[in-house]
Amino acid sequence: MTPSRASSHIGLASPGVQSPLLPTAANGDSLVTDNVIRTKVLLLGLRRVGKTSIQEVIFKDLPPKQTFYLETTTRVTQLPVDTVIPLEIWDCPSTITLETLDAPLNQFSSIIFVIDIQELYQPAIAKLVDFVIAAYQENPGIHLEVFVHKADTLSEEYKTDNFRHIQQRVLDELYDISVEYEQIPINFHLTSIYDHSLHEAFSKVLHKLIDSLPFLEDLLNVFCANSQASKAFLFDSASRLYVATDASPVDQPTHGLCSDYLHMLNSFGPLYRSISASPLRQHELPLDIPTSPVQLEYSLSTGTHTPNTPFASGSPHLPSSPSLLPQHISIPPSPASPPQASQSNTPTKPKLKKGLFYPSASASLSPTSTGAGTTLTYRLITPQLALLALLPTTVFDTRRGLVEYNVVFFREGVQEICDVEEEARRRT
Ligand SMILES: Nc1nc2c(ncn2[C@@H]2O[C@H](COP(=O)(O)OP(=O)(O)OP(=O)(O)O)[C@@H](O)[C@H]2O)c(=O)[nH]1
Repeated sequence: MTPSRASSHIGLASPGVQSPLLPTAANGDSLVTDNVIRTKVLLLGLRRVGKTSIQEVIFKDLPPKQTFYLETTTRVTQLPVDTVIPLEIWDCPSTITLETLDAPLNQFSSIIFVIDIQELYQPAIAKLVDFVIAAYQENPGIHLEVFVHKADTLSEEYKTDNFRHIQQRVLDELYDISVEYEQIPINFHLTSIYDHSLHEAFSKVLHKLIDSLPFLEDLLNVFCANSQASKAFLFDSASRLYVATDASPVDQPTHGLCSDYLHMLNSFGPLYRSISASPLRQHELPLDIPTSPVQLEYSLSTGTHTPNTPFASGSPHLPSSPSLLPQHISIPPSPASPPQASQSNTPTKPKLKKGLFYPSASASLSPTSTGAGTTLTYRLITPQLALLALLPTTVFDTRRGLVEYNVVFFREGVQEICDVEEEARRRT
């Protein structure tokens, strides 16, 4: 993998030439706020179907059980989200209609219509069909997504039945209005805030909005081929949406495992601090993140721990599997304060800090005495993005240098793509 690979694929924008990544009015991406052009996503649905919960669970890390206390949305709220592309999620009250929505539908790149899986009645379907037709007429390129939500409330059998039933009802309604409308591409997803289905579905929505997706996928494919990784995901660290993955199929358990691991690292992040160096905060992350771990000692709020010290399991929102706890975590040295040997012996006052990060971590899955297991590795790629990859443990143990080397080139490629995205979306 070479760093020039990404730039040759993505065609770096030259002055005066509109970048191919710049969203155009035709595909609906055109909101300019805080000096960046944001891609807009509209969240619609009837009362209490879970629109706000979806947004809060994904983007504000609200524990699913606390969505119970969310208040009814009474006016349109716009949530800016900074991931590989800048997004703006519009959460609408259930009473919104085509007339009361104070924005033309062609401004949106995607519409997510949330429907309760138990809601087989006419009002939900009728509202969905109205918006689908209006959106399609205004912008045929718009991405129409239906989240058949609260899937956890039904048994497997009823879940599949209702999912199919809702899909069929929508298509029949569209056909009844006009044969032409039956061809409108609509994507249906089964979702619930209580499992990984919501993150997986939203990731798929996000993929359609990222123009540079093929280049990110190329980089992941090359990384997997050169590092013998069986699967690799590029995750948005905060939301845990995967921004891209390699060409091998995504199986739900692997996605769930990576997502849980990231969640665990995010949850424990603020507890760790390096004894030997002052860790940087996320926004201070240098682009040339050190690739080799330099110091592996930590202190937790309760005292000094070694990386292998077991943590209490069963904390809320942490993966229940103890095997997911990190067996190796590294924290980069601060360029300003190089490691000092004496510091590691001095017990420092424990502090909880938000925004600390791990540049790398790994966990061995089903370890065997012969070392023939799989290792789940995490590498911070940019302040927002993280690479999670499954590698054979033998490769991870014996050819670590090669893996680190490939990560460096992967990081450079991703950084170039992000720079082009940022440049294209910056308001001039
Ligand atoms: N079982 C289950 N309940 C959910 C799920 N998602 C949301 N809920 C619950 O649904 C209720 C309504 O959620 P909200 O997010 O407020 O729904 P909303 O569509 O924003 O509601 P309005 O603002 O009134 O339009 C809450 O009690 C949530 O806990 C889910 O996936 N499964």
